[in-house]
Amino acid sequence: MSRVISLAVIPGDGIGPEVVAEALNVLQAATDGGDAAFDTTQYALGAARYLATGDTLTDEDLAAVSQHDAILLGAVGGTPGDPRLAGANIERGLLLRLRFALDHYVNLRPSVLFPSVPSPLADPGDVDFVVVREGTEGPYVGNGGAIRVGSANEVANEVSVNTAFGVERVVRYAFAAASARPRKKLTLVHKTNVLVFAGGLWKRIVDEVASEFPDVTVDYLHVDAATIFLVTDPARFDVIVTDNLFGDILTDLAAAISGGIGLAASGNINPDGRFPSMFEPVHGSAPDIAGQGIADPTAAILSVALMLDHLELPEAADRVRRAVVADVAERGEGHRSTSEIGAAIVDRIRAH
Ligand SMILES: NC(=O)C1=CN([C@@H]2O[C@H](COP(=O)(O)OP(=O)(O)OC[C@H]3O[C@@H](n4cnc5c(N)ncnc54)[C@H](O)[C@@H]3O)[C@@H](O)[C@H]2O)C=CC1
Ligand SMILES: CC(C)CC(=O)C(=O)O
Ligand SMILES: [Mg+2]
Repeated sequence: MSRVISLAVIPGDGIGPEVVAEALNVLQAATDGGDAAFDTTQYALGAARYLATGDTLTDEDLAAVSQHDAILLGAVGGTPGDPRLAGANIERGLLLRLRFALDHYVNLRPSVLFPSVPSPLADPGDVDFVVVREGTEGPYVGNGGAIRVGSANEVANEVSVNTAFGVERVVRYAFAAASARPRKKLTLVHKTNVLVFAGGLWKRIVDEVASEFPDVTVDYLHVDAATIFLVTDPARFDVIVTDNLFGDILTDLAAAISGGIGLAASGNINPDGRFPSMFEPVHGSAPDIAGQGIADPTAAILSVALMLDHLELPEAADRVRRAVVADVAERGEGHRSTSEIGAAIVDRIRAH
């Protein structure tokens, strides 16, 4: 009897539903006739839902989504600056609430420059690294406030929260990931020269955990220098571990050097397995191209591969990755639609 996996699907806003539709077709093709069947439930959450009902993520929504084995998300958020969304804060109230409530403390973002994929770098070398971004702490926790709002004397702060517990568990995960990779190298990225309290904690914990992983070479870069090396020498990276904000920024840059934001996948992982992990492209809802059928669904499709890895379905994950690698290798100058790319990847999977 086949294993039934219950999947919550949150297509979201903008290009989210467009890319998720293709990702689900690919999931179906990759798992057809296999040991696992996916039972999907769609949740209409996001900016569009907020505008229609005033709700972002209710306690009932959260309880329902939490019941599933995994979550696939497209992207949420409206056009930046849309006054109708001013009070909503969809990103914090929905996306970050899910990540925090489901304890997604590892935000896993691989960057691989697949063969024949153009990079803006003249000589990128062998780009194959993974960013392990902390997902539940840092400046994204909402520990801030403002006084005298709107006046010339306004003061606003947004405090980064870093706990020994939170840093240690993500650092330990990153070391284990580095140890399992051929190059066994871990780079801590922070800003210890200025952010001395948070940076000091990260550095100390990396040094402590390093003693348990003598096979892993440890490196450190300030985040500003890391942006230089991501462009001039990305091949120097293997596993990067960093905080929530730095990881957010570095992974858009990492996407840009390794084929573009349309190829960048991610997993919000709860390694303990107490809560469902959530898989999503690195990109947002891209309101500038939404509704035109031109978004690249590959990032969402590769997020399905990460989900299949996480669910211990490595053969299905490989089927997806092999089809994507073959598809991207043959992309020329011409532009295909979202559904043409999705269908081509499905056809490759079914042909094998
Ligand atoms: N995980 C999520 O749900 C995220 C949501 N957002 C939200 O998305 C909205 C738009 O944010 P932006 O800063 O514009 O970032 P974005 O990632 O949505 O778009 C940045 C640029 O990349 C392009 N792009 C993104 N995905 C693409 C794809 N699959 N194929 C081709 N081009 C693609 C867009 O057209 C745009 O020019 C905002 O409301 C933001 O808060 C942003 C990042 C992540
Ligand atoms: C909207 C943000 C909270 C999400 C984001 O940009 C990301 O996780 O990459
Ligand atoms: Mg981001």
